[in-house]
Amino acid sequence: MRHDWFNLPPGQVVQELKSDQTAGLSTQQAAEQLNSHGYNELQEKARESLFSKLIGQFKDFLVLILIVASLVSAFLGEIVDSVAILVIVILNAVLGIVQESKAEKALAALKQMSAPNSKVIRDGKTISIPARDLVPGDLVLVEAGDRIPADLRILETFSLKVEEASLTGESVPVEKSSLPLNGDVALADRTNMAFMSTLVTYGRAKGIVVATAMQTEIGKIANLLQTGEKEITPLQRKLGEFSKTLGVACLGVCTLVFFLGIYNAFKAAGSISGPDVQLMLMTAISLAVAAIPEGLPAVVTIVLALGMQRMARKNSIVRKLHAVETLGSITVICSDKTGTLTQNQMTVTKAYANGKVYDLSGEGYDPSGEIRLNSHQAELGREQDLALLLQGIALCNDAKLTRHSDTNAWGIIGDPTEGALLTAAAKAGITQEGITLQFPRVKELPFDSGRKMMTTIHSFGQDYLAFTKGAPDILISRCTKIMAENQIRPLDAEMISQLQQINHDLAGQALRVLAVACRQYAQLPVSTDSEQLENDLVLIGLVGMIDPPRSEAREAVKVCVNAGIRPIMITGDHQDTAQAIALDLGIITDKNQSMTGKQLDQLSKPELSEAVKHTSVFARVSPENKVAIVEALKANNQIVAMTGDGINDAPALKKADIGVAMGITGTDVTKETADMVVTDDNFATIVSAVEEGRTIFANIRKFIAFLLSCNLSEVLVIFIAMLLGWPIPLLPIQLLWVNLVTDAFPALALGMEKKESDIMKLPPRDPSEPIVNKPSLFMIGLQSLAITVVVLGAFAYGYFSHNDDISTARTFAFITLVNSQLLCAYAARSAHFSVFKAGLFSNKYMNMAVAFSFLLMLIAIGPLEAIFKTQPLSVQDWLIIAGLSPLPFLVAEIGKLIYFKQK
Ligand SMILES: Nc1ncnc2c1ncn2[C@@H]1O[C@H](COP(=O)(O)OP(=O)(O)OP(=O)(O)O)[C@@H](O)[C@H]1O
Ligand SMILES: [Ca+2]
Repeated sequence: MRHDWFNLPPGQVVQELKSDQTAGLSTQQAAEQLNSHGYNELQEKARESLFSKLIGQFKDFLVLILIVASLVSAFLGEIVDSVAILVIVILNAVLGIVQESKAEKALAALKQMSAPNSKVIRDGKTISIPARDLVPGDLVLVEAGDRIPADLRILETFSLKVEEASLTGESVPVEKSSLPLNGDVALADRTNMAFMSTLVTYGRAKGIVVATAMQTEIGKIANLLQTGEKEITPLQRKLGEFSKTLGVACLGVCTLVFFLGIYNAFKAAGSISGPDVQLMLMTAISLAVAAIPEGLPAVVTIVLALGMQRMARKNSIVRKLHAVETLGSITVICSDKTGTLTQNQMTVTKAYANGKVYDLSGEGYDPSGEIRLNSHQAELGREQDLALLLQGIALCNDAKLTRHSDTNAWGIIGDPTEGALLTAAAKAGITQEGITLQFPRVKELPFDSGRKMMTTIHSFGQDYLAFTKGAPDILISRCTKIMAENQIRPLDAEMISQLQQINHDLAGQALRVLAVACRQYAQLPVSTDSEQLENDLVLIGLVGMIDPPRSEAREAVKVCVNAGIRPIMITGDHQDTAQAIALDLGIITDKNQSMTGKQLDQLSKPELSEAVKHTSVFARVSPENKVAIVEALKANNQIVAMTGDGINDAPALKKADIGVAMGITGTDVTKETADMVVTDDNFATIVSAVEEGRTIFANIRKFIAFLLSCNLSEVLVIFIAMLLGWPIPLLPIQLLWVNLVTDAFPALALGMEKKESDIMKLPPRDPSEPIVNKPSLFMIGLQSLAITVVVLGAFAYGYFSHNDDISTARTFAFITLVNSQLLCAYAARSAHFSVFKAGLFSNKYMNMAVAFSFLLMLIAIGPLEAIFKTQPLSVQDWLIIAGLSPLPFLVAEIGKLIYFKQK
């Protein structure tokens, strides 16, 4: 493959790559090329090996305690116990690896879903395909905010600027051209090439793919792409710390129990026997095993991963795992207006030129409407200023009107604002193709949301004619003249205020208003500076378009307010338009709750912090304003979600606690910086993601409380029996089994709980509140005490009713412990309502988990009786147990009732 593409003129490059300058490759050719070149993907570094994953599992402090416990058991000759512990450790490690890799796969699949697409021309049509499907010879269109998807030779450029820091280390963007270069030039100076993974910061261009995947310059240097580091969420970190503390505490208790046991034995017999020491050692060890919630980290990982998959099905793709938890704490959602709160389905309904307001009929992008003046159809021949206005909006336009080949439905490619303008012009018979042939575009200053306008310059006979369109309040100030009766007249103060009044009126009807201006040049200006080119203009007129609110947005705003979340609208649009829509949606109730970017600029930091407390609409904001707003909100201790689509929004998204990128209109760069991508660009989707985030966290909290109350009860049973001087109620192997059986399955099922009915009626979770909060602590204390009491009661009953037979008594304790914990899992299903409210058996995973666990217990006391050292029980014994086991569940339910009633 040659590499001197930059030496060749565009035509020759296209020819050598067997492509076509305008139609690109055919589908057939592309498929063949894909076969021989493979996917356009950089190879990733080999993933962690299975062995190192296994080692990773054994690094855990708690697992180390277990391994020591197994060794000690073996040393004591308790081979069954030693093997049992080892089996549990290995099972746990395998489970951990399986679940982790499942979670990893789920994450990778999600990443794939938000992987970038590229605009290519194939078979003469512009289509969007995944960047990995690009092949040499493909014609690619790139624009500001895109990552260059492969190595390109630039064929046509409109002010393209590319930042190549990832390749050359140079962070100042390079201006590109299509002209061939002479000789062998260094990478950084190949100004007619755009390289994979570099970033378009301005303008747009058409290029042809000359190299893909590992053949690209970045592929050659980087060789292997680092896979992302494993991300640990704040919750997982806290849990890690917590389990260390738990481990230390547990070692302490075990030591205490050991010496207490020895002391008891000594008191009873007056001396200490070997078997006594051995039993105490084994008890201490199994206590350690019992107190450790082994399954916890794995269950947390899998619940987070499953939650992310659920969210992806509802159009929110989480890119950073921490977002799942943070979503539940969100107190403010700052949202764009256009497309997020509104439908982004623009239709021009008003036009203003030469002092007259015209009405446009018709809907959507179908150009079969009419332009009327005072309910008569306007004749372009007579309304020349209107004609110029419509020509201007058709020329100064990068969108395309399209018609679906099967359904005949009209649609657009590109920006809906511009699509609406094309439709409006077409209603007067002005088609983009026709007018562009007549006045070809020779130069342009692309739109950016900072300037809020764009300019194109066209050949106009011997001369050049520039059209500028943009936000009226800004564009009018760049105008010195106005078009009226087909004449250029000076723009006086009275006219300006008249224009502003019209703008205000149209915007007040929730219309998005654009102004259009022109300027004639005798020679093509060389400057690309806005101050020079977009100045001293001749105003032609205004157009107003509707963009109806999304129907689901109103409901979502209500849900937010109930959930203690404040929705804030941040828009580049005019204040009057923004207010009208925000009032309609219920984001504000009074026009005073809004402010413009300009007003914001006047405020000091403390003033702004004060202002954001009651301002919920920010209009005509710049990307810098967005950053300032996030900072001010965070200074007020708010947890902020911020949406964005443009390249300039990236800093604000990074600043926010959760940056949300738009999936449809979002640029590659915003998506890369975002913590979450909303694939349907819909505000309501963000709100449902918050709901999902809250549910996931609530479920994690539930199973942590459940696991802890089980473990605590086991510790208490042993500990209190020791204090009372009783024989040990549960053997190590029994404890191990109880722990294994009751832990993981019901806990996982708790992680699958559906949302509770009040989940969006509570205030956002305080992120500084511990996972085990006060209500959790109360429930853990209550349940574990109740379980302890019934287990000790069952043990005592079994002991005295069966002639002091210790192994029958332990059988009683064992079965009662398992059953009461399984029943408590049902109580844990609802944090503060009675579980009967949601329906006792409404979680089918829980029913399955409990049935399975119960079966495993039957196996332990049946076929495995010899290993578990249990005794067969009579029907009467079983009835006693059946009477005792539900008590902790009832205590927990009554406890919830009392604890949460008084609140
Ligand atoms: N293609 C365009 N050409 C010229 N001017 C435009 C174009 N698109 C938008 N504008 C003007 O620039 C302003 C800001 O646009 P921008 O895209 O930054 O925000 P927006 O889409 O109006 O609102 P939001 O930030 O809520 O999405 C618009 O209100 C409009 O006046
Ligand atoms: Ca926008």
